Amino acid sequence: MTQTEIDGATACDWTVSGMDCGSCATKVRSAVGRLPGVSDVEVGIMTERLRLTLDETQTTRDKVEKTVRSLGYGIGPRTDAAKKEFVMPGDGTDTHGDGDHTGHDHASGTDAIARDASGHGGPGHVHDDPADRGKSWYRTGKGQLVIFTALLLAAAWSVELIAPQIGSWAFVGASLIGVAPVARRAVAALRVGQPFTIESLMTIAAVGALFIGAAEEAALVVFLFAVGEVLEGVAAGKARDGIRALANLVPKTALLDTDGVIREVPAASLVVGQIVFVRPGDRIPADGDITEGTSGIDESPVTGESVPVTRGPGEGVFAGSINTEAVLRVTVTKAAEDNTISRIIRLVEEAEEARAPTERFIDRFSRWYMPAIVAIAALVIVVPPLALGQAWDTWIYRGLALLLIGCPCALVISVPASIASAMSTGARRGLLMKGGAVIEAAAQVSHIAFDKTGTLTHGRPRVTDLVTFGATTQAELLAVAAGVESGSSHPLAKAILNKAEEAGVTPLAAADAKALPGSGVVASVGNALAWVTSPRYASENGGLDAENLAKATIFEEEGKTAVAVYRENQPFGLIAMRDEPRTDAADAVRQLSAMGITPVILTGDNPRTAAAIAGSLGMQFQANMMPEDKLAAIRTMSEQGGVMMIGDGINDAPALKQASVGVAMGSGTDVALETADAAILRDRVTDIPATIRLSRAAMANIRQNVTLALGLKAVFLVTTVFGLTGLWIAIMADTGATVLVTLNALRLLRFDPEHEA
Ligand SMILES: Nc1ncnc2c1ncn2[C@@H]1O[C@H](COP(=O)(O)OP(=O)(O)OP(=O)(O)O)[C@@H](O)[C@H]1O
Ligand SMILES: [Zn+2]
Repeated sequence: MTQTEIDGATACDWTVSGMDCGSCATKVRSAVGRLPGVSDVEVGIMTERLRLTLDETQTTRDKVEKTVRSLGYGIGPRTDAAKKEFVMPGDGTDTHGDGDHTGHDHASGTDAIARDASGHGGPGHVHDDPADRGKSWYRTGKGQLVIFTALLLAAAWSVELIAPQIGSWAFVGASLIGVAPVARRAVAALRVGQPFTIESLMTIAAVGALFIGAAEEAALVVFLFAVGEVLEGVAAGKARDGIRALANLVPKTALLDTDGVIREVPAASLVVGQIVFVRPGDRIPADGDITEGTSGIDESPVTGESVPVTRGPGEGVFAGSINTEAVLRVTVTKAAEDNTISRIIRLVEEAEEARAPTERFIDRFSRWYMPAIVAIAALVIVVPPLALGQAWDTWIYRGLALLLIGCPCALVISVPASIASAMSTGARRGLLMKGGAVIEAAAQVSHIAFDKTGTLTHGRPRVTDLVTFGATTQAELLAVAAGVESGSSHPLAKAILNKAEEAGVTPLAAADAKALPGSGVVASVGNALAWVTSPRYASENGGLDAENLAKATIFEEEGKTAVAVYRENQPFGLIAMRDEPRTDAADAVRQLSAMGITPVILTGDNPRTAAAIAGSLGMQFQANMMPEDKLAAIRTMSEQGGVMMIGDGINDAPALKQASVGVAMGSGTDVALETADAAILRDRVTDIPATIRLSRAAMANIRQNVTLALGLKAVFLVTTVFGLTGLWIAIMADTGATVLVTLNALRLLRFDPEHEA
């Protein structure tokens, strides 16, 4: 496992296999959590992950692993997702249809997750372990239990045929042998303080059935339980494929070019500065810059945008993208674990721990559900015979059947399975959400606040007009303005610097540049201060007279942004710039309105420019907003419901934090990923409605699952008490619900968030 020291305690990280239902995670969490010196336990069912902080003076890592194994799960050290090699071949990972990228992007079948070979596979070990992945079901631990119990059952039936007088004893034998591995797990769970597990209920029910002479049914229940476990494992495995598919997008090997000598090396071993050779059709093995060659790059694994973009020397490429046309040489700029795609995978993986409120509620609910069912079962067994003088056998039988529906598995798996599916569907399209909590909040948003520059517009304004005052020439105006702006990263600054370059004007040397947030920049140029600011600020500070302010106003009414350039008592002129709205912005706004969401522009720009742009997009706006005004506006909107804030993630971090969901958008991928709750990696405004559609679909899916799980339990609770259904139906209902719920969650993998409902 990977480890990091934190104040004497160690952060540990394992891969745990065989956790296919929600109560499995609970079992592991509380068993491990009871060990002394263990804290911050996080268990991910979808990611098969166990993380905790360990004080090794109190409990050894070995002890933790033993505890998990005693419960019947496999445990092994965890490796970074990007380096992880899955045994399962890359099924369904090819988002591009042609499926034959000549290259080396297939998962190697040999090195499975490294795990210590000791201590596995004891007789009580029925769950699969990491090595079971990708094996046919009948070769897994669970599969063998199915075969074993089936053989026992068949043997018992044969005995009954041949020698009917000892037939029932054969079933007793079959039940006892079949239930033994399950009982062993029940005892292990009991030892770590968990009396109520599906295994213990199962054991009591099977043994109890023997006592009331229902031996044949007991054997059948043991067999069906084993079948259910296999089915649950298959369903959970399918749900995990979504995440695994992402990891498979990173090639395992790279062609390293050392002074013209090309040799194949593991992609994980690449270091910054090395040059890799990428053939057409190959996936790019690392984030890097092209040093040689120009080719169409399909970046869909990272951004979801599958139309190839042409990239040439000096331009950056992402690991996992496909080189579609020509041979490239790429200089590695990031180590494997820092690659954008690795960070996306990590984000998707860790998201399971940011649990949705609904999920936390279900966890609390399921904690009392099982004991409550046990109590009801006890009452059902005891009360009718004692109070009403009914037959003990009948009511014991019904009570035992009740025990079998006491497992909250289906309920507890429902949320993580839906969330994991939704997250991987999103990730494939460049829609990243950091977990269930974000998905749940996004589904409930009523207002969306858009930053204007860089989100609704391209964020690349161009200078359209230069107005000079008095004796100033255009070149002078540009030289001063460009000088002042040379230290600024504001989009307007870039526009002015670009214009100066185009016009062949050298910016004047400037010093001590200072941003006036929401207003402009000031710097000393020559021996005096010079300003580039909004016309309003300029006119308030003596840099713009009324007549020229009116000129600026005209530009603004045309949807342009004007800035005034001046020195103390010396106005130079006006520069007007235009930032085009993104082509899909109007469509996105329409889609959002149709979904019942109110989109609003919050901008630091002036009301006239804002009105021109808002008007063309058909939305509301609030202008002249200082950064703190944006925060206040979001707070006000929050009073009417959830607010999503869309920004570029660079200069609006506080507003993104204030909103219930902060979404960073656009090519600022690097920053965007870390600063916000969600990120949109393509420059598409329509991905905002898509994100909300996906979130709503995920929450609807969760609601269906919870209803289904609880509904089935309720129905069988009643039919069992009234004696309409018996033991084996009860066990089928339990696993059936888990399988149905997981399969329903899988539908989200095929959900198309871009499609309007
Ligand atoms: N570097 C700068 N150069 C010139 N003017 C600036 C600069 N920075 C800010 N301003 C002026 O202040 C106004 C508000 O700037 P601010 O950065 O708050 O908003 P914005 O980023 O332009 O717009 P939005 O809030 O929609 O992203 C701008 O419209 C401009 O008039
Ligand atoms: Zn389970």
